[in-house]
Amino acid sequence: MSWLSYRCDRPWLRCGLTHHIPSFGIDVGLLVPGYLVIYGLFQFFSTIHRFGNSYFVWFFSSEIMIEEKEYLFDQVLAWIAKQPNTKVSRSLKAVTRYNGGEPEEENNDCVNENGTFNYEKWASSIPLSYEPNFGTNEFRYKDRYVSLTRQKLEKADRYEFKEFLMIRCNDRSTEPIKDLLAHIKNWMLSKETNFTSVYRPGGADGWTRECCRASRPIDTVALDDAQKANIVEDMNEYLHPDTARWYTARGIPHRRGYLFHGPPGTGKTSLSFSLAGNFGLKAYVISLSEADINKKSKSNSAISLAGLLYLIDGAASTEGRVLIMSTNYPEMLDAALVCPGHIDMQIHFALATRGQIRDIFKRMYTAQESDTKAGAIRSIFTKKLKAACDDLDPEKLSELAAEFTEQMPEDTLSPAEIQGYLLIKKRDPIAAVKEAGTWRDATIAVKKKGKVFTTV
Ligand SMILES: Nc1ncnc2c1ncn2[C@@H]1O[C@H](COP(=O)(O)OP(=O)(O)OP(=O)(O)O)[C@@H](O)[C@H]1O
Repeated sequence: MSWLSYRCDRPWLRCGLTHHIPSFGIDVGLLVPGYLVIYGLFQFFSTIHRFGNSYFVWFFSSEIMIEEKEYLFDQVLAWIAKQPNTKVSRSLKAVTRYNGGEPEEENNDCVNENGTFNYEKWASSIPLSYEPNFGTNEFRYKDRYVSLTRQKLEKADRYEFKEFLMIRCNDRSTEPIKDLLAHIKNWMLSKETNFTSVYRPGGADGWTRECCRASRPIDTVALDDAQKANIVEDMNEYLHPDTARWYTARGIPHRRGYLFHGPPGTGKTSLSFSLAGNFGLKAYVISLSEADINKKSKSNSAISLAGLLYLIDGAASTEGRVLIMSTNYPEMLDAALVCPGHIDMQIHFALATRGQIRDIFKRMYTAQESDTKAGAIRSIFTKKLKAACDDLDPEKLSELAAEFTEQMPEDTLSPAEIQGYLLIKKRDPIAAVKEAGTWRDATIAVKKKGKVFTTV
């Protein structure tokens, strides 16, 4: 071992002593150039590796990108969350949104001895799903390695969490990835519950996803049969790809607009969301009052009436979209909004007819398939509700429905009011019929006075 000696003459440490540092037989003069050579070689090889790798990826692999705003984004993550590979990945994100939001097994702990339900305890037993976190995850699909990179868009700011997915496979063709995406779409279609994504104005690209709600089956909205069939058929024909071609060939903008008008609680919103779910469309919701408020507040995300008109009709408006305007006061709508070209079909939602009242009554007391599935809340509460339905054979149910309907005046109460009353009597259809007259008189009297509340 050799020693390197030097005299300490640093101004803040003037000790005047000679210090000895072991140099291990290395010529100290070579240390710095040696380090520089090693560092240079390292940089050289890592650059070659990087270029080689990206050349390999470019030459031998293909990729498909999916932005967060696409339907597929959630579907791919939902599918990945169910794959066994995801469970062993070391960087995951825990989510609860893909399991229908219910505990998988009975959980009687969420009800105390007095029968009081504790939501927090119930919600804590909802199982978590895991989806890939940011970064790259690999999995096998049809004997092929596929990598999925989840990344944040560079332009997104702190509050806008915009992401994209990049799916890659070692094949010069994108066919294997397309096949995987088709598989994911089929998997999604085979799932029982369909969800409708709901967007509101805001965010960097104009819209922010507000929520994902379970689609309401169209037959649960009580409406005149002919009226309902009319709109469903019209929309079905409009959305067909042949219709899009027909419009394009004739230079007609491929857009369709409906105006739903009528008193509050008659099913306008329910039918709109139900149609969106039925046809697999996303719902982009703007309320006029929201547009007005924004106009006054002059915020960056402001949607003035002019902005709204531009959105539904301007150069940037989407082809193939369905516009539904819903209002209690059609006469107050700006003429520019309801002109032909924006509105192709008007539908009046009236107060409840006898047919609607009967349908609402029957649906309330008909056992549904979902009532009998395993699930904590169902096992505890639905038993009582189910008992109410089980006691009613179809004949008895029809009898009670007719008796109830007879007591209700036509075109006086809204379907929402009828539903509200029956919800209170959901465990006792017989009492619902017996007390219907009293409730009807009280409700009509309150409505005449222009009040909102009634005591049941
Ligand atoms: N025709 C109907 N069939 C079944 N349920 C209905 C119907 N109309 C209203 N309801 C029920 O009443 C409630 C309110 O309905 P909805 O929000 O669709 O009414 P709306 O006409 O959009 O009211 P508003 O004009 O106040 O927005 C919902 O819970 C819905 O289930």
